[in-house]
Amino acid sequence: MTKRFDVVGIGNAMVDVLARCKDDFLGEVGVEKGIMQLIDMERAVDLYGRVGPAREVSGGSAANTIAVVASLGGSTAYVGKVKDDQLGAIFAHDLRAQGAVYETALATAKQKAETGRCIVLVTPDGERSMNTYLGVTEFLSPDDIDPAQMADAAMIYLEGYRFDGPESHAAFAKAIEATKGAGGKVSLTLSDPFCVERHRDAFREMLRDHVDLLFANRDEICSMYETDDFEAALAAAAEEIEIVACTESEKGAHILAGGQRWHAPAKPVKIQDATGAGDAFAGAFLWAYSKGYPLDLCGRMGCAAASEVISHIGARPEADLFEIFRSDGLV
Ligand SMILES: Nc1ncnc2c1ncn2[C@@H]1O[C@H](COP(=O)(O)OP(=O)(O)OP(=O)(O)O)[C@@H](O)[C@H]1O
Ligand SMILES: O=C(O)C(=O)C[C@H](O)[C@H](O)CO
Repeated sequence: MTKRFDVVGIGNAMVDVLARCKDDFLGEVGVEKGIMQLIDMERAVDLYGRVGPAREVSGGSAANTIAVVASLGGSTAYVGKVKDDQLGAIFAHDLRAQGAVYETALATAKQKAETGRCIVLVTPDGERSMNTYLGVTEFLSPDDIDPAQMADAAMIYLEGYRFDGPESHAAFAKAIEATKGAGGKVSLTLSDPFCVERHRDAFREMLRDHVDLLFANRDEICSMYETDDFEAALAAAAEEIEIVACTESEKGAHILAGGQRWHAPAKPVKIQDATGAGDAFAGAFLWAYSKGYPLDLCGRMGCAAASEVISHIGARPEADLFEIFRSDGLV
């Protein structure tokens, strides 16, 4: 049966505030390198006051992924909450302008917080250290999930970060039920190793019972299966999930499915800002998968898209990804 949407994503809606800094600065402001830390508004204001010149660019992990699918011509929708404020307007504009359907109700006046933002500190090696003020995106609830939209999705894409919220688990459960009930598939990204630490039990249940396609990076999958042995973690994931797509930074990505395994090499690039590498990988992979490309090509397109995104500041693609795939001989 043909579905209206190739992919519907659900996640934390936010705008990135990206600033370059030296490694020493991370220590001075108490930021741990390479991970995502949750912060409150007071800390967001303080940190913002201490960083150098910054750029605001729409972000949100699943939203970045959906933007990539949409940029490739895929049919997409996104669910994530913003407020009727300046950052909320920027976020909504950029997603819709990219071609995604975005209809989530704005936060109400009672929900006393602002649109989420992520202060991203980018060190000279291109690594990104993220400091997330969730704001109203935390209030995403089952009421925001339209079962008809989920039923019209060939695949839904759930963001692990969104597990940090009181009603998000119920929202995800509602989305999964509607999608699977209509014969659609479920994909999940583990998002961050510390996010896995916080929600390991919930992730475990979801992987075992619902997830058809898993996205993770090396640290996340090792954290998920509580091992330092990457190969053991990959094997454990492949045992319970139909398709596993695991990235490994400059070593590319590993795809495991049906007892087979492929390696997609990373595409060499001068890395400017690693923000959104995994998001772009997932977006291109999901697009290629939805168009029926073999899994090894899905992985290669994922790496090519990630390479484009990390070649500049900001987590959304700036070049025509389809043209890149064409010139790389992938499509
Ligand atoms: N130094 C690099 N050189 C080339 N490609 C890279 C490099 N780092 C990352 N990539 C590309 O990005 C993909 C995802 O990288 P990684 O495993 O670091 O994901 P991630 O940690 O989830 O990213 P992020 O959380 O920043 O979005 C890799 O599979 C690879 O294709
Ligand atoms: O912290 C979150 O929930 C995020 O989604 C952070 C994103 O990875 C960040 O906005 C990247 O664009």
